[in-house]
Amino acid sequence: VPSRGDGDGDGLLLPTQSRSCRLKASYKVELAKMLLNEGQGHLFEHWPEPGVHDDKKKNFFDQVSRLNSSYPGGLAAYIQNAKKLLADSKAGQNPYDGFTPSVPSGEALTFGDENFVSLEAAGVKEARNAAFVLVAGGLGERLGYKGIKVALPRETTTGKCFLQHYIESILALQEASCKMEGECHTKIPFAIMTSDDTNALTIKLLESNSYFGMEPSQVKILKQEKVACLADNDARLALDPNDKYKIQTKPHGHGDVHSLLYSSGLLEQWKNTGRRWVLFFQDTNGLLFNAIPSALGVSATKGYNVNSLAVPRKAKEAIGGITKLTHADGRTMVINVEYNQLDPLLRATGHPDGDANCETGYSPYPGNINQLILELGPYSEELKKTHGAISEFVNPKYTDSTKTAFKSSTRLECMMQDYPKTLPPTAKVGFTVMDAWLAYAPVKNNPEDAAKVPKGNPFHSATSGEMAIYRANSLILRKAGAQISDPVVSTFNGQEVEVWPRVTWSPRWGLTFKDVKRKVHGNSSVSQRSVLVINGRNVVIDGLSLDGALIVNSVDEAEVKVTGHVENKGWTIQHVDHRDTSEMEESRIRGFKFEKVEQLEVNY
Ligand SMILES: O=c1ccn([C@@H]2O[C@H](COP(=O)(O)OP(=O)(O)O[C@H]3O[C@H](CO)[C@H](O)[C@H](O)[C@H]3O)[C@@H](O)[C@H]2O)c(=O)[nH]1
Repeated sequence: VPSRGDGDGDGLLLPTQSRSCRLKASYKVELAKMLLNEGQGHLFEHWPEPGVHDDKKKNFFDQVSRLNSSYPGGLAAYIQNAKKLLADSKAGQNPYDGFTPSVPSGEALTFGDENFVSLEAAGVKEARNAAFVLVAGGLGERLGYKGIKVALPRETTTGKCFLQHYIESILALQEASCKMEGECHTKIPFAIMTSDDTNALTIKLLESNSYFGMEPSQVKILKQEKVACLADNDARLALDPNDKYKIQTKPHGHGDVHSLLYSSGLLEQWKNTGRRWVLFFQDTNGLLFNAIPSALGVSATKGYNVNSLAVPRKAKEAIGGITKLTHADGRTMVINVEYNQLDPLLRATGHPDGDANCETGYSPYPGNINQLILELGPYSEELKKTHGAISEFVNPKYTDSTKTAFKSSTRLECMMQDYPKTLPPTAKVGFTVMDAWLAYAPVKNNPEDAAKVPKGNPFHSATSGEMAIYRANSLILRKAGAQISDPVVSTFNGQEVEVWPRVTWSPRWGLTFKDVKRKVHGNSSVSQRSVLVINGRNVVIDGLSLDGALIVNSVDEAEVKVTGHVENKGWTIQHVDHRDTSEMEESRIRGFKFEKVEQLEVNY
């Protein structure tokens, strides 16, 4: 048995016949020794003598080997980090001990003003030097949707899923950015972090849709591994309750993206091909690309090494608060304080109301939407030092106040927005705040939880996520001069939302506000019950009066002017109860579907 390990390994698992078997066996012995050194003898206690369950023992070591190689520093480092963090947690150590929070200042942008338009232009110019990274390894437990979240429709007027919209947006940026240069053949790289929970379905979605128009070689999939679960304060690894030869594992969090970008060699590759920026984003924010050009413009013009995108935050909203932390020793950093930690931090530092709104009706701390823009040069230098390891935390649920036992196994976790925590004070870390109507509408909560959100706070549901797209597009058209009717208020799945005209367009039509303004002339109007889909590049809306449903499809070569009065019965909105299992899950989670009664569809 390994506890008697003499370095040979013969008889440990399988009769070793060949040299490669011998090498494998000695590697297993090394792993076993490491586990024993780290106090993990219990993992072997129930092992029967050699010859019994050998296959299972082999699988056990295969798993240990995977856990060992996928964590910066290996499994021993994981166990040591866990021991320390568990001891801190037991001692009630506050990770922000010694730090005083205050409200940081960042770049506040106003949609459509001169500054915004010029930042968008600067951002589009830079886009050809960018690489995009989507973190999409999360299970989406709060939403409870059976599929992967990026396959959900971003809105159900066109039915295009999030992933399609993201890819089309990146391609539109690529095209627009290259055009500014005259001729260029840059392909913007796109990496997607998946996990065992999302990997196969993500690849299937891409392959069965021809990568939504992107070249397959532009897309890189990086699969994150789960980490070992911890059974107690001594960081003894937990065995799977259904298989005593398997260590129980759980997700480590989106912070894994940094070590994967490092270990895959992608960062170096990007650097060597002249990339300057890495833009990180999450699985379901249908408004995100409204904010990308200007935010990238901020990074480029301010020379930020790190730029986080933020929106005004409602107190208790489940998004972290961007906070300036000043240590008693004078150190300062601007960092996300996660939503579950902001309230205790504020209470512990002389703010008896904790996480509360101020006179503006919002928390004074801007809300982090986890869209990060990192300057590649300094980022890759930093990762050479850290190998992408990110500051971790542990969140055990103890059985009682003695904090000696856990209700269920726990694990270390990490978040991608904690990257700046290890940066030197000289690093240029900033953030950019924009209106939430323009930049942030995630789909995270199931209908029941969304309906319980405190009044006035955003629902973050499939209902609000879709309605936010129509509102943003309507407001953008208004700002461009079109007359867009006011919304009506309606309740779906217990959530009261504004229903604006269902206006959508493809990214190549309106990538920036300047594009939209160029294509929409002031004398146009859209009534509240209308549906307007613009699916093509060179479509100008001039003198249109729409009261019904109008769909315009055009190829790139077509120059289309949409004008005149269009009136038809249009599409009606049908309520769908989320408990009604006869309906599609995509409709149930949003609480409505469209009935396409009558429409005008034109193709050029
Ligand atoms: O192991 C994981 C866990 C999550 N994710 C991905 O990470 C993203 C974020 O996951 P969640 O939506 O579950 O994140 P939270 O709502 O807990 O919070 C995060 O997103 C918020 C904004 O949406 C705030 O910015 C907050 O501070 C930040 O931690 C998703 O795209 C998810 O797919 C992974 O790739 N791997």
